[in-house]
Amino acid sequence: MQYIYPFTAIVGQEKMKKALILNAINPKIGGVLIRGEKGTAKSTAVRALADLLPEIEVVEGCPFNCDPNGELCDICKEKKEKGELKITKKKMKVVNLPIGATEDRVIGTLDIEKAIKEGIKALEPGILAEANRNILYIDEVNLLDDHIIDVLLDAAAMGWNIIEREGVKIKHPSRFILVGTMNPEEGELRPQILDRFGLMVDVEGLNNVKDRVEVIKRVEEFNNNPEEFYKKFEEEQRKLREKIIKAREILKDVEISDELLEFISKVCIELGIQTNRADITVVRTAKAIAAYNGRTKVNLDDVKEAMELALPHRMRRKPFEPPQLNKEKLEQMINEFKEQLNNNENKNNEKNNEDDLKKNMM
Ligand SMILES: Nc1ncnc2c1ncn2[C@@H]1O[C@H](COP(=O)(O)OP(=O)(O)OP(=O)(O)O)[C@@H](O)[C@H]1O
Repeated sequence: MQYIYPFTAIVGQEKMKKALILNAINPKIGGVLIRGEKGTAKSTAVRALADLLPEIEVVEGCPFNCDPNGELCDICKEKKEKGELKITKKKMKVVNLPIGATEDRVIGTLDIEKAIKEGIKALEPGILAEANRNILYIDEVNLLDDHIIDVLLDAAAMGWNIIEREGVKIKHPSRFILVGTMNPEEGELRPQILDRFGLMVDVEGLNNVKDRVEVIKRVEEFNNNPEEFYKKFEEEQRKLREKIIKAREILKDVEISDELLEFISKVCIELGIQTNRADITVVRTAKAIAAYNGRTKVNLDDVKEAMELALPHRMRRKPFEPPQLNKEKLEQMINEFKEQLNNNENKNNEKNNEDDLKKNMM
């Protein structure tokens, strides 16, 4: 058995861990872009997340990991009609996208001559097939060919990939948790691409001696005896896994008030954010945060946390400036909103008191 460094053994880096967990609760948040220095546990956290998450049910033998209870590829659809669909379970995995990947490697290919003779054996699934219902990890996404990024992000947005050659088409679901990493010193991403990542976090190296020493000790302990180390964190891992499963279950019941929706849109407008993806992602993220905390009602703190993850990379900025959230402005708007809520509550209380008084006088 191969042991993966446990997610709960990662020291600090709370924001990165939270962003990953929220995407695991709702992959429709649209992934996370992790900006930061080398050696700050980015890839460790992603591998650890895949290992932490529960196994997924897949159609046996399906190259696209189709969900037997969800959307099916053309091949599985046929199998289902014939009653030949078998179910098995698989661990989630991290699929790496190499920097030099070609379009064919990403989308997949069909050998037409072979297709005529041998049918489906002619299919060469691409990275999007492998990534379906897994985690797609793009290290140094800012160095990736623009065209490949577009192809990837389009598939991610539609949730489908089409492999097409000379009129022969195979369509398969392509839903994954997208994680991109980049070192800003090696160049920024275009705003259009930044906007397609649901969340963004900046990771910095740990600046505290105690934390750094803890990292050394843990990594050494893990390397010397992974099995023992794993056992030590087993209980914490189990608790976190169950918290995520519970959050996934209640996510569909999570509600957000119209007042909070208006507040989100107002903040986006006030911060000069044009893209509607900002508002949508804030809402999805805030709902996932509420679900993670076991609640079915979004509150203002959830919204604030969601904004800190979903807005910085969508702020308008000058060329070569790093993406940053105007925190003072956000804080000021939150305070104004709280005041407005208090006023509304006072007015409601006054009205209720007046109504009670009238009733008593009748
Ligand atoms: N906060 C942390 N907690 C535990 N281990 C850490 C932490 N930060 C770094 N490490 C350890 O440091 C090493 C490097 O981490 P990792 O490979 O995840 O870095 P990275 O951010 O993905 O960098 P790169 O881009 O170079 O791959 C690993 O052994 C990892 O376990």
